[in-house]
Amino acid sequence: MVLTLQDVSMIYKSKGNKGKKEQALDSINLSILQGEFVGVLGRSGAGKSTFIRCINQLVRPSHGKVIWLDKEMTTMNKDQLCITRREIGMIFQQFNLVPRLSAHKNCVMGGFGYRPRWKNMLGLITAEERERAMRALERVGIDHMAHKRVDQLSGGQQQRVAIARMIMQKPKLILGDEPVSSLDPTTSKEVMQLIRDVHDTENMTTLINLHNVELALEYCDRIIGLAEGRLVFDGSPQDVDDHALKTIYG
Ligand SMILES: Nc1ncnc2c1ncn2[C@@H]1O[C@H](COP(=O)(O)OP(=O)(O)OP(=O)(O)O)[C@@H](O)[C@H]1O
Repeated sequence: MVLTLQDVSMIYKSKGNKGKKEQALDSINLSILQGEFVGVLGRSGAGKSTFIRCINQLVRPSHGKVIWLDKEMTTMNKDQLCITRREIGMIFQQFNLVPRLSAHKNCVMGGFGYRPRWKNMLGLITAEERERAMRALERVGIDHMAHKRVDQLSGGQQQRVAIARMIMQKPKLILGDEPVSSLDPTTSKEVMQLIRDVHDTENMTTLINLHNVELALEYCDRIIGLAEGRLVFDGSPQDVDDHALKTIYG
C-alpha cells in the first residue's frame, strides 16, 4: 500500500451564505497500491477535486487520515508538507504555469522543491538543470517551443509543459485534477497517453479525475466513483457496466 485514506471527510464552511456547511467528502476509506493508475469519476459536485486535493493537503480534511508511504500527511506542518509534496506531482485543468515565462523556465521550476530558497529567488540555474529541463520538454514533444512564452502556447501544448515540469520534479505520485477537461477530444487522448507513458516508464502511482468515462476506461487500471462525497464504486474498468454508471451518475 502506498496511499491510504482512513475515514476522510471534508466539510466546507462558507464565510458568506450564513456559514452554511457543505459536506464534500463523507468517510472515504481507500487503499492504493504502488503502480496503480486510478481514474476518479463522478457528477459535477460529487467531490472529485476535493478528494484529489485532500491527498496532498491542498485541502485539509476536516476528519480522517491520509497516509502516504507510511507518513501521515494530515498532521504535517507547513515545512513537513513542503518536503513531502516533492514526491507528489500535480497536473491541473488550467495548467498552473507562470504565463509570462518560457516553457523551459516553467519546466526548470519543477525542480525548485529540491533547492535552497535563496537559489530559487536569484534564479540561479545550473547547466545540468537546464539540460534536464530540455530533456523533459523533449520527452513530451515540445522542445521546439522551449523558449516561447507559455501564454502563447495552445492548451494542449501548455499541458505538455506542465507534464514536463512534473517530470522535472521526479515525483512518485501523480495527482491529476481534470487535466484534460479543457482540451479537445483528440488532444485529450494525446495528453492522457502521455500521462500514462510517464506513469509506466517512471513506475509511478497515479490518481486522476476525469469527466470523460471513455477516457477513464481506456487508460485507467482501476476506477473509483464518488457520489455526494461518498465512495460508491471501486473496481476495474471491466466492472463499469450500466449499473455501476447509474450508481455513480444517478
Ligand atoms: N471552497 C469551497 N467552499 C465551499 N464549498 C465548496 C468549496 N469547494 C467545493 N465546495 C463544494 O463541495 C462539493 C464538492 O466540490 P468539488 O469541487 O470537490 O466537486 P467536483 O466533483 O470536483 O465537481 P466538478 O466536476 O464540477 O469540478 C460541491 O458541493 C462544492 O460546491
